[in-house]
Amino acid sequence: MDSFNDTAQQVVANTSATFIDLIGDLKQADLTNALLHLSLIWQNVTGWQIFFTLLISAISYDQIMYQLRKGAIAGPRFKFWPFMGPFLESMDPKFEEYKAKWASGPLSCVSIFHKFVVIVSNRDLARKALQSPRYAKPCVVDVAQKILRPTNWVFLDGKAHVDYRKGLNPLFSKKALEVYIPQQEKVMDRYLNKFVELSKNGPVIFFHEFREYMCAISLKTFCGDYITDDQIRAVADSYYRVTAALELVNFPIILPYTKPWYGRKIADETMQVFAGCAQMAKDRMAAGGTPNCVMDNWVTSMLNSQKDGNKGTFIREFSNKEISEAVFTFLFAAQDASSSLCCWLFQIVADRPDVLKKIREEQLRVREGDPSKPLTLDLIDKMEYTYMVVKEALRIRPPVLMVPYLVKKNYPISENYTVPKGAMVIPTLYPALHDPEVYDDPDEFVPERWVKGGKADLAKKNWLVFGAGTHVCLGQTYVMTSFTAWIGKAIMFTDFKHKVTPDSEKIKVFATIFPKDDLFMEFKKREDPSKI
Ligand code: HEM
Repeated sequence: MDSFNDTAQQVVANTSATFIDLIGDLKQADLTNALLHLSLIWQNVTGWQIFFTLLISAISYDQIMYQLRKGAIAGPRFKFWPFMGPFLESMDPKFEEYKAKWASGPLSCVSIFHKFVVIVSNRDLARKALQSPRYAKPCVVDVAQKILRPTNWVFLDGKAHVDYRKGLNPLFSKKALEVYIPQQEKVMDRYLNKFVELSKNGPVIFFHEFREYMCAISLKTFCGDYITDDQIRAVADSYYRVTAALELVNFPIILPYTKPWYGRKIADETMQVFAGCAQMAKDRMAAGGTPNCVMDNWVTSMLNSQKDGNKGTFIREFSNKEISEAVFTFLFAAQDASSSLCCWLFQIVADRPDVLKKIREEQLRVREGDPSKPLTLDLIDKMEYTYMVVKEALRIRPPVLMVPYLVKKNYPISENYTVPKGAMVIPTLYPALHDPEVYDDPDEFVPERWVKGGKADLAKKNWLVFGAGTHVCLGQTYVMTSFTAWIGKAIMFTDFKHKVTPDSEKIKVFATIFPKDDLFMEFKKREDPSKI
């Protein structure tokens, strides 16, 4: 510190000499005194004083910027924890705290580590935020790029994203789903048997079982028979590490044996499996095989595109690596949200014998009394009541509560407020789906509210379960179709019961939402599925 002060004194003396030359003798004495005075002050400044001055300036800057960005919208008056803001709360989010935040105003804010976040809880503004690609793009936590690989299509923005998406949409169209149903039905049968066996001694926790089932059915749909049962089991066992790695804040580099390290390792291994499957799909489709999974459909479109001289919709050649990355994003997007829906759907239906009975009646009716009739798209389309049950489960317990977007340029979201560039804007989905103006008794489970032409059905703007705009969920039709089939089959072939605990109706937030007690269930095989 002493040599630092000597140097500073020297600089002040030199500067003083230069000034004196410039302004002449008249003010020479005054200036010399002032500069010497300053140099004395500087001489007595300690390292700690400099540190605290800088710290207080930074805290003040952070507080002032928070006030300026906040403007008149709802949010804490000051940042109680300097810089950090409510970071610790965000590490362990509580559903009730989210609800309180949404209720605080149509636009509200928080600031975490100088990151300014605007939460949008009004239906129209939330929809608007989802549909403003000029101003905002989906925001992923930093570590997601490292895990999903930076070249992954999900990180594309604007036209590049729209063009890529056009190529993917047909893979999840209704026509394409028809192709996947036989594969899916095999997985459903296998897991129903497994669930019966697993809970033969009474109710057990089903949170992990349903997650495994969702992983298995997704992988079979995406990769067909190219993926082995052992590979499916390995991915299902370890995939939770990918979710666990996606924390809001992580160390900038991936250190061995940390959560992100395991997350990336599992992602790399899974993508290698997918790349192998992609090659097998290319070989089998080139040899004239019949498509039965997403990869087959993708490869077939590529081959057709080459054959017809690019006259139809042009699908370019995709490498195995590209296919593996894209399929990993399907799994990534599907796994948590679908597991959430699966848990709530089974809990809700098990707790309502009247709903269960109606589903069973419908399942037998559409199969004309023959439970062994294989699933087809036509059959699923006839399951109107079962479909409404799935839709109502999604409304009352929407798996995705909020979708974070990053603001690319100052975004005038309302007449009175502009979200600053660089901030995060987070449209919320839950409030629109519990809007009492559209859904009478919004906290009641009423599948009948979804009859065609009814109030809920007509309020299309409120249906934000799958987002809206250019990034709207790629798998939404797939979700509705496969869950309608799944709950229908489960009800026809098993009697399942939910063990209600004090935490059953409480909501745990883990990427998406789950019953807080992790869901205790038991399944019994029905001896005669042709009976109601
Ligand atoms: C209950 C299940 C699901 C729910 C509630 C759900 C919900 C969502 C939501 C809210 C978004 C963000 C939309 C936006 O930003 O506007 C999204 C995006 C996405 N979802 Fe789903 N999803 C589900 C299942 C699936 C499945 C099974 C797939 C499989 C293909 C899938 C694939 C995707 C993809 C690829 C995106 C990103 C689309 C893009 O950026 O263009 N999702 N989903």
